[in-house]
Amino acid sequence: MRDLKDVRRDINAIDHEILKLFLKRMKCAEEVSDYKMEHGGQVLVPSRETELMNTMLQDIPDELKLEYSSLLRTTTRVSRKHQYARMLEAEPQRLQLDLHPRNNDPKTVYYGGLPASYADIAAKDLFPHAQRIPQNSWEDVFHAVLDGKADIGVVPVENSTAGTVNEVYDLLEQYGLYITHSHIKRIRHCIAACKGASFDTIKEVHSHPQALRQCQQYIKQHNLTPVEESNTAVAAHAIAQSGDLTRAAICSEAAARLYGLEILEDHVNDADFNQTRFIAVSRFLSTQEADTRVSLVLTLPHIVGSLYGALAVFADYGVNMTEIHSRPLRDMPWNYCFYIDFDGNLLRQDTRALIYQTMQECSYVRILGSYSVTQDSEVKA
Ligand SMILES: O=C(O)C(=O)C[C@]1(C(=O)O)C=C[C@@H](O)C=C1
Repeated sequence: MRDLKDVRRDINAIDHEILKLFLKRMKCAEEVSDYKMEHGGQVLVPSRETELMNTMLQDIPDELKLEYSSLLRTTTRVSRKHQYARMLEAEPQRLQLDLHPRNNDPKTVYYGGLPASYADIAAKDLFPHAQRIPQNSWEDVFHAVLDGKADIGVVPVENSTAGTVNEVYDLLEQYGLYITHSHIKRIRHCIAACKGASFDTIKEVHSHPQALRQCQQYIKQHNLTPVEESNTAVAAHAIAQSGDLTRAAICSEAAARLYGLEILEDHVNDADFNQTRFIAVSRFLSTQEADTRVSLVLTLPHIVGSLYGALAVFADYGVNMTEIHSRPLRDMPWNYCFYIDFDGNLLRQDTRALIYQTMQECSYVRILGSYSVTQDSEVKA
């Protein structure tokens, strides 16, 4: 057996050889991209990649076929990356984004629920000068923004305990709106009921399903029956109106106070670290220098490795992906779209090249927005 040092010396020498060949191959990719710019043609040519793979695999022992396939797939993928970046630099019009100036000071902001709902509080944090208008549902918020009645809508997208708010993601796609801001709020639920109620009288606890989920253990321990309402502030308001001592609401402290309920216990969420991320949505895709995050939705062909290939492109750009989740496609059973958030800025060349490559190689891509993420002071603490 050879000494490890000797083997590593050989590995170093081989890697230098591979590096020289890699540089040569990238030069070829540049020539190919110049040719395609002049004569037309897609960067991605699946038939050529298959032909190359089949030819090369003939010369590889069986036990290394999969290893070599991975290497060749990575080589052709970075060759494409190099070509896309070069083409976009030479011809920036290849990626046309309909960018609008950011509205950071909207007149009207619509949100779901009633005053003192968490979305209302988030909307106030984001847009302190705007008139905040409550709506019965998230869909009404999307409708008002699409109609132009509202400049901006504020809705929750994700909770650190209960997870993604799927309905909002579905609405984003359905209404074709864009994210302009993102704001994380610490959520401290309280349990509140009418004057005279106590833990001896209350039997039911009313709230939004997400809030009930965030207090699941507490509700079980206190032997309460959860009852779903459209919103936490709606629950508080309804209980105040009913005067019923057998019912309590899970809501914000502000909602309990606004609707004249007494707080039986504060901070009843199961996890101390309970935060919700809200987004502001608008009819227009906008960007500004300070933006740090981009969101997009994409669909992929139903073939082996397509998700891996799409995600690998993000890694190739050294981009930090901050969120990914899938949703089923309504009209195509067992097919999914993927929602992806990543650190980037639509004005930056690398972000633009990444988006360009993704748009060229996925069946469908829509940019959902460019924005920065703010947090309330309690999240920072
Ligand atoms: O041959 C081409 O058309 C290329 O663009 C080169 C190359 C490669 O790197 O081998 C890259 C992308 C294509 O999908 C196929 C092959």
